[in-house]
Amino acid sequence: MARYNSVIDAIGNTPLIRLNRASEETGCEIYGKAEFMNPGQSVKDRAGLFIIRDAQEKGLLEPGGIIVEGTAGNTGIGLALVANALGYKTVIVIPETQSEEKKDALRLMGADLVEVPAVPYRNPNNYVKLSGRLARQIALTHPHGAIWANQFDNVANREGHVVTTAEEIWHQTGGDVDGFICAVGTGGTLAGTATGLKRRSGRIKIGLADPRGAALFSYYTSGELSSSGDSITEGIGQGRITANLEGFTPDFAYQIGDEEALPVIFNLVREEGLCLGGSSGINIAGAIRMAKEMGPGHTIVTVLCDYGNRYQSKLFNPAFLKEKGLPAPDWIGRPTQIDIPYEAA
Ligand SMILES: Cc1ncc(COP(=O)(O)O)c(C=O)c1O
Repeated sequence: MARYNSVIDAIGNTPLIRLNRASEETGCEIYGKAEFMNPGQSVKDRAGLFIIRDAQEKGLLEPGGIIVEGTAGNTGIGLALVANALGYKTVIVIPETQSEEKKDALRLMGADLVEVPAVPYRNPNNYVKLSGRLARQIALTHPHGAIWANQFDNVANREGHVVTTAEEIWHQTGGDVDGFICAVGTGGTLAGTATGLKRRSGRIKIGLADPRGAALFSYYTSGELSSSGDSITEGIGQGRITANLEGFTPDFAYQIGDEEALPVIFNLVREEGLCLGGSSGINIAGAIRMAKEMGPGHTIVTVLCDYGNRYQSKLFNPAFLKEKGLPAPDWIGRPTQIDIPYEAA
């Protein structure tokens, strides 16, 4: 095992894990990049690191300065851990609807949390717009200044995936990779990894796995940004072309519903010991569709964005699933099945 000087050096270089049921079902080799193994337990540690490094290189961050961001949670956790390790502070604006587990992880890191109602991007009080205004206000008064991380339109996010995620996948597969697919929150992971892989080999196909309620599937298939339906997944589902998505076009696009993604998540827990968050379910369901379209014999990589414990109160909570009209697997919350008699000492 490697020896690191700081937790920051432990970001990235995550393993690829073969997804056995998905591979057998399609006759392809489907691998998941285990981003939940990053120190902040998600793919967004990479964005946090590259955004902060970029601000440092541009001379925008003073020691003790504040990093302000609007986030569904994971980017905030990544920013907070990198900021703590480098001597900065974080102020995180998060929609109230995001999981309590992610908010707790942010509190644990000592981030100052601003919880706001979830309203659409066109509303001036949307969490992203609000975080930008807050950053400007704090920058005026705080003795060490403040920056806005601006993950959606800050291309340091995408660039991080060009030089890390794509290169790792290329080397881990020995160049034997035919496809890459994932969902979009900011677009950093998809557009950055696509750019890096296409640079390595123009024959690698790129897929978008879009949850219901997002507008990108319609944009890339009909040219129009329009959406319908919704999803319980967090951190993904975009309604506009962010700066991170500019210049990017997928080869394949799929719209994936929760009823298709959730069984994938539940089966992985029981059959393969992998407990993942909802966006990973959208990604894997997308990889299965792409594998079926490309045909047997191909190697396809997707992203295991974060760990399931981040959504224990939602995705793995039968009452929550029932309220959303989604089926819960019978093993969650059931009483212990084996009655082992034992004698007290
Ligand atoms: C759980 C989860 N999955 C996927 C993503 C999407 O990644 P990206 O912002 O790189 O598109 C995010 C982003 O916040 C996330 O939190």
